Amino acid sequence: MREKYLLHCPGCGRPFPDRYTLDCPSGCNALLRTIYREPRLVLRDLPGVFRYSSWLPIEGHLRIDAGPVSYASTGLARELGLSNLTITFSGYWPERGGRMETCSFKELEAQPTVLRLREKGAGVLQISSAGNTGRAFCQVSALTGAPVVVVVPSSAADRLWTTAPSPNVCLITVDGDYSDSIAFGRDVCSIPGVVPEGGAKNVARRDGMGTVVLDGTLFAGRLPDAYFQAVGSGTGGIAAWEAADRLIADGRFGTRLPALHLSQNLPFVPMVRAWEAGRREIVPEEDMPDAEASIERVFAGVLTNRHPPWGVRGGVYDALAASGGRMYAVSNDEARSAARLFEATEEIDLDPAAAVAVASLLRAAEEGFVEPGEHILLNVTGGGYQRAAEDLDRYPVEPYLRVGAGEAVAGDVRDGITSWLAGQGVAIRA
Ligand SMILES: Cc1ncc(COP(=O)(O)O)c(C=O)c1O
Repeated sequence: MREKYLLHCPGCGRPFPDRYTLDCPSGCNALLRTIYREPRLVLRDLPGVFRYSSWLPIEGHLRIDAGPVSYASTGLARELGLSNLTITFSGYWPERGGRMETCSFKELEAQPTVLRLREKGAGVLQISSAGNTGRAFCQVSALTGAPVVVVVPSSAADRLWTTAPSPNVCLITVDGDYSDSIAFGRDVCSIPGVVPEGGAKNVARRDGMGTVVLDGTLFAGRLPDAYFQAVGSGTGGIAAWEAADRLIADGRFGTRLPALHLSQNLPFVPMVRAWEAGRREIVPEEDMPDAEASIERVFAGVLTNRHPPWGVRGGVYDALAASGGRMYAVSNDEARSAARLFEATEEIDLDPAAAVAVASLLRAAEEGFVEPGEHILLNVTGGGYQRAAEDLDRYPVEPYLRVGAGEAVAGDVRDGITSWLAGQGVAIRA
């Protein structure tokens, strides 16, 4: 093939060129995948995540030095009796080269997504988020000048900050929960020029997250036997599976998919329940009863997605089934004590979601779901907030519009967004 990559639909099997395409043109209910021309992973001499750009759906790169960092654990590994534990850390930890200043792996998604959109000339990105994702996109906007429209529940507005001014962010706060922000964001995309970011459907997002497995595998010199991550949408789990598939096809790193060990935070654990019931569908009454009350009670709020890409072809269920995976329901107490243990043994603070993943590893080691000598990749999806607060400037992102409960994208609200868009003739600085 002449192109660097094509998109491929696992439903109908058709390949086609990318036009910032999120769905199969034939209407299949399947996640599109990228097929890269280079079957062997070729590293580029570029900063951060762009080291892996031969397997990212972009042509150029951004000048941002924020990528995953892998190292061999000694402290936590000794504590758990594991002899081959690789930690791949996404967050702020300058001593180890961790330069994700908003402290989560959502920056791995945001960078290639922003660039892919610019290269395809598709418009202004819209993102709905309850926290880390929105902050990561605001940061990439701050560093590149890319315009973005970010919609968050008003209660999450204080989680939106950057480490440089972000004049090209249109932050809209919505009275209501995450689902209300998603619904409002969808309506914002009816305005010409505004493009939905796409979530799990976005191949740039998934391949960006997949760089964790590329980095951990290159560090260890082989594919891991087991991969641990906490999930809300599960997009990171899908991305890990896809990246491992590519590494198997590369031929140098092993022939077996790592078993995915994915965790959620009690009491909101819809994917764990559906998995244990052997169901491809999430049944709200059974898998997330009292969703609102449960969501209020979890320690790691970013893991509370009510509509994960679970049953879709190529989604989380398929990833778990293909890899012989396992799911864990982790309590708040387990996560808190795992966070303390990690901080004591590895000397960096964790995002609550990463603490859930560490707790699942503790349980797997105790209950024998992994062998002491297995090669394990622990995806520490966020951390270093304390270090970042000490070292870096912090700029709160101020709301451009505050929307009341039930308000529609009409009248003054629509005019407000349209006039913000009119002011954005901004070219992204590469
Ligand atoms: C720090 C952190 N870890 C894990 C997750 C779960 O990621 P996903 O389910 O999208 O793979 C999130 C989602 O926002 C997050 O912010």
